[in-house]
Amino acid sequence: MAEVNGANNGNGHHGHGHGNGNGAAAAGRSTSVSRKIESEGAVLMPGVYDALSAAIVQKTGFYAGFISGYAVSGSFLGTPDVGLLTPPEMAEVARRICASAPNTLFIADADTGGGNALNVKRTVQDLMAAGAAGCFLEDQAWPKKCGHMHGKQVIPAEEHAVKIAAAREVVGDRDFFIVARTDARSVTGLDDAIRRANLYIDAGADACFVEAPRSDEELMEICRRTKGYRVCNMLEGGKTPLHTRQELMEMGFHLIKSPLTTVYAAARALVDVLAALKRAETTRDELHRLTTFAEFNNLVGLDSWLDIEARFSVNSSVPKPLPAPETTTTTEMEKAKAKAAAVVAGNGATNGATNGVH
Ligand SMILES: C[C@@](O)(CC(=O)O)C(=O)O
Ligand SMILES: [Mg+2]
Repeated sequence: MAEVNGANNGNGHHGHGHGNGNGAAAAGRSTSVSRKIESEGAVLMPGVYDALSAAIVQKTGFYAGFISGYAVSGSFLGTPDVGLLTPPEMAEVARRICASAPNTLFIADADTGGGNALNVKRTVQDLMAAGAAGCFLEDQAWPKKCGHMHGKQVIPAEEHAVKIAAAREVVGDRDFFIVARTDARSVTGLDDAIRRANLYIDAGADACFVEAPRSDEELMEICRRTKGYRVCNMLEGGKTPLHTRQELMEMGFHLIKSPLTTVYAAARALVDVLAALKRAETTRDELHRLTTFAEFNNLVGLDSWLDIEARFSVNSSVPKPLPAPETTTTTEMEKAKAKAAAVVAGNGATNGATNGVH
């Protein structure tokens, strides 16, 4: 990526987190997130939306994730990201996510904070209590919309700066990372968005996030002209060109989120496999699309629960742990098909309805 080089003022590399060195408000504040940025150069955060997606993100080896308002609105309410999800609902989901993947840092999408400084105070307190490592607060007018949709409005910059200052006061010296997001790019233009981002850093944010830039030139301009840590949003189907973590780090970004990857992947899988089930009225030819029984049990930590059961059971006949996880293989699919065929032919007592994973 030739275009991505040379735009970061030499600060987008390991150990130089604060871009052009002007992040006075954020400078020196050490949090779990900032320490991760300093050690890694740039932190990649897949989106999560429930306890299961969080557990899978952690098991895949990510050390950070983003609790996406868009994805939670879709999964928890079945609604689009247009301001229907409330802050207490988000805090409840965040609590389950943080409990399900305790070794992962999660930054939660707090949308607008739910109102003015008072609402911001409650929202931030709730997210800290839920176990989140930080939150995003954006300057849209309520009801907000996904940053890549049409028809957004922003509140006056000074009003949002006050909300950021309120969040900073609530956090105090606790380990919680504040990202100030501006949606002004599509409303009042890139110059105003950059001015706002810097104002919010001065008000106490640790990082700024100019939402929905439209080209590599805009991404590089944001890195040249903003202070504090910088966030970039890699939203599939959105306005911003997609890049790797390394490319964005070289531009000067520090937190890279991929907020919708998990929910879009899950929705794609469900749409496809349910269409197949509807068509064929069985999944026996579709097992390659599914986790196995054992693989899923592993994802939700069955062994550790069985271990507790074994250690604390008063009953000596505790069940044995299941075998190690397998992925669905052709052989396994063939076994399932053969078993089904035997049943149809009436010559195979299947001894239960398993898929051959035991
Ligand atoms: C990142 C986002 O806020 C979507 C967006 O507005 O860009 C989310 O909720 O995932
Ligand atoms: Mg959002």
